[in-house]
Amino acid sequence: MIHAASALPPALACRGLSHGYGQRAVIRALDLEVAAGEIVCLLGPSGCGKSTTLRLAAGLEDPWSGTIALGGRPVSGQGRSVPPEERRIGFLFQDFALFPHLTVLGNVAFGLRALPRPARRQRAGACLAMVGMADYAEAYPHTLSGGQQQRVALARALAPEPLLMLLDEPFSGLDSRLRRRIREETARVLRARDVAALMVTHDPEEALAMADRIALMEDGRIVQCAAPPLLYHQPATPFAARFLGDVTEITARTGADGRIETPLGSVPAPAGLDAGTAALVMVRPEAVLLHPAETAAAARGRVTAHRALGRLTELRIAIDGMAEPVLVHQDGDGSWAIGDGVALGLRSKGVFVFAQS
Ligand SMILES: Nc1ncnc2c1ncn2[C@@H]1O[C@H](COP(=O)(O)OP(=O)(O)OP(=O)(O)O)[C@@H](O)[C@H]1O
Repeated sequence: MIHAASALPPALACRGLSHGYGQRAVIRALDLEVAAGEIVCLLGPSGCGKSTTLRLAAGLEDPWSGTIALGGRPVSGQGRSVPPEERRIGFLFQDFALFPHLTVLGNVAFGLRALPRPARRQRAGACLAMVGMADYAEAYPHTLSGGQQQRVALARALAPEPLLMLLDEPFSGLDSRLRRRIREETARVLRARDVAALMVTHDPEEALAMADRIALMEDGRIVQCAAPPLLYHQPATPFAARFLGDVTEITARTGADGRIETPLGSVPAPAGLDAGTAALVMVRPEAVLLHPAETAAAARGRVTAHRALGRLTELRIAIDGMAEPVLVHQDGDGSWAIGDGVALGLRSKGVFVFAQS
């Protein structure tokens, strides 16, 4: 649940953050906000500065410049440097390392030393129940599976009731099926507890599945911050379009009629792309319509590759005038075989046009 903007200050507000290592800047004038109760995924390629942003929010590093506030309380910048243990943040990292010499209950109770013993056990027990691990309270970590250990780590991080959870690639050590289940459970628990979270991932599918908003990072900056469907369907830059999913790329020029002719058909040029301007047209695989070869359509091609993706079939279609085959996703097992002739058209949704840089 995301609280009304006016009700509570943001769980995290970073303003104009810059940071680096040695002389090298890796975070550049970064603005980022996580509302109370919101799950934001920090998504981007390796080395773009995601973990550094998390470390700054955690107080493990002091920024070169800029400010950080947690729940409306300034914690970094302007001479402040509140240490990590006083920030009311919870951590969940890939190498979540439970304490091997403590029981599951002992692990969860560890961060609750300020509470009297009975209250500590009660809160720890309630947190274990929340992640479905109440029956394992007296077990030791080495007897648990990876997924169970991850659940205990989540309970341990949530027990002290943090204002903000910081998660750094927390599921990357799990196999794909388990990973999906634990990810859904984690999102459910965070939402049920109304805990805000900032989660680092380089996996677009993970961010699309978990986030209320995705902050897409490139080279130390947030290039777009939006709800998952918006980021996928209205990327602000070619980088964002490529990072969120497959695209076929076509370069062409805007015509005098304000349209761009491509081998797949004509698309309207957006404002600012005047006649003669070089354009980059990017087409998502699901934006291509396939028809029987004899249909009157904008383009004709031939199927060169065919791959079952479970719910979808991925096809590559060679078209005259295009260097690379067009990537197409069809629902179901597809009615096309390699070598088939097809007619093609474009939907408007899933086609993005940018000025060619
Ligand atoms: N302690 C450090 N000392 C020097 N350089 C560092 C240090 N930590 C990170 N870097 C560099 O800063 C840049 C950003 O690193 P960061 O770990 O924040 O990126 P990331 O987006 O989380 O990448 P990844 O997904 O690979 O972890 C990288 O080029 C990295 O090599």
